[in-house]
Order: sequence, then C-alpha cells, then structure tokens
Amino acid sequence: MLKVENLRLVREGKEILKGVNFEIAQNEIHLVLGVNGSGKTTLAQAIMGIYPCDGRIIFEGKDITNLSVWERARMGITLAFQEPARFEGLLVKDYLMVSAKTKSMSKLEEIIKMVGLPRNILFQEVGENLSGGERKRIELASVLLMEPKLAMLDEPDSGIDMLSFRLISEVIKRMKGMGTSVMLITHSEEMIDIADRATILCSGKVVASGEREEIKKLFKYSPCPLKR
Ligand SMILES: Nc1ncnc2c1ncn2[C@@H]1O[C@H](COP(=O)(O)OP(=O)(O)OP(=O)(O)O)[C@@H](O)[C@H]1O
Repeated sequence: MLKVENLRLVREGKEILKGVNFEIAQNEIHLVLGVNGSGKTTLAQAIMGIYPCDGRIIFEGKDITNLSVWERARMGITLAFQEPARFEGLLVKDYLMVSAKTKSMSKLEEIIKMVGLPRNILFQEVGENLSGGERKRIELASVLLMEPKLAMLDEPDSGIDMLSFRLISEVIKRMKGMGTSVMLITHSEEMIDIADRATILCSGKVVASGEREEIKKLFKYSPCPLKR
C-alpha cells in the first residue's frame, strides 16, 4: 500500500535521508528499526508531507509526493508524534473529538477503555496534569479514532512501563485487526515480535528490509553497519 522510492531529504544543509527505498504491504505491521539519529522520525515526517523531499512516495497506487499534509491525511495517512500532545485548557474528550471519524461519546468511551484509561480522564485537560504514559495512550486513542489506512507511530514504546508496553502492543495488533496498516518506529527490538516485517535504517539509508526474524537477528548482530 505504501512504496517509498529513492527518498532524499536535506535539512539545514545536512542530508538526512540518502535514497531510502522500502514498502509496506496492506494490513501489515511494519517495524522501522534504527539507532538514535538514523532518520526514522524524518522518514515518517517525509511520508506525512511535513518536509519536501526528492524521490517518490506512492500510496495505494497514487503518487502523493507533491501532496500537502492535509491531502495525505484525507487519504488516510496519519502520524502520531513521539512527544504526545499537550494542550492546556483543552479537555481530552474535545481533543479526541477533533480527530474522530465517528464523533460520538460512546465511541470515545469504547476507545479510551481499549487503551486502558479510565472514563473520567475524558473530562481532564490534555496538559501537565497527565503523565507522559497517559498522554501516549491518549495519542494512540486519537489515532484509533481516526480509523486511518496507514498509521505511523513514532516510538509508542518509549518512556512507558512494562504493563503499558504490553497494552500498547495489544492495541497495535487490534489496529491491524481493524484494517489499518502500521508503520512502527522504534529503536527497541522488543517490539519486533508484533511486527510482520521490518526495515533497518542506518545513517539515512535502508540496510535491510524483510521478514521479522531475519531482521531481528541482523539488528542484534549489527544495528548500524554504516556507522563507524
Ligand atoms: N532541523 C534539522 N536540521 C539538521 N539536522 C537535523 C534536523 N532535524 C534532525 N536532524 C538530524 O537528522 C538526523 C536524523 O534525525 P531523526 O530524528 O530523524 O532520527 P531518529 O532515527 O528518529 O532518531 P531517534 O531515535 O533519536 O528519535 C539526526 O542526525 C538529527 O540530528
């Protein structure tokens, strides 16, 4: 469903993506692994259309390289940020309602339960009062409510406890069950077990892409062979 061809991206004179090629199949959980600074977040931002880049991005057979973020979002692509949202004064229910495809309180309640949060959190503010883990789950709830075709999740596993880690893994599997393809960005190999396939990014290049177990072994052996 997504094909990235020879993607190149330069920011402030630095080449961050150096000709990235990879594909995500329909209804697949695809893990993008890479050490810090390998370009994972930049790749997701380029696919979302946040930064202009050279190369081609094909989504469901259409060339979307020159489309805006909003046009891509309308086509069913979404990106959940690494640092979850903070909006002082905005209630969780209102934050979620903006992105929800089905705008009903019962849908919000169902999803908030799915991500393991209590119903009353809907009436709290999306701000400092919530922990990082809670805001991560709210971010995940907002992605679920969008019902996207492709969800790119940037490090949903960072800064969370083991219990939340299991719950987030379950939610990602359910996303797949609901027909969403998932591009999962992480530098932890623990999340690889829920993936179907994986890609290793290193210094802005794809060094391997393929079956989960094969990539898991490769990453353990040599997480970034291009780095000296
Ligand atoms: N605005 C910018 N200008 C110049 N270089 C940048 C800019 N933003 C990011 N970079 C550089 O691009 C490289 C890739 O960053 P990116 O955040 O995409 O990596 P990452 O793999 O997601 O890292 P992490 O695992 O630490 O989140 C890094 O070396 C970073 O310093």
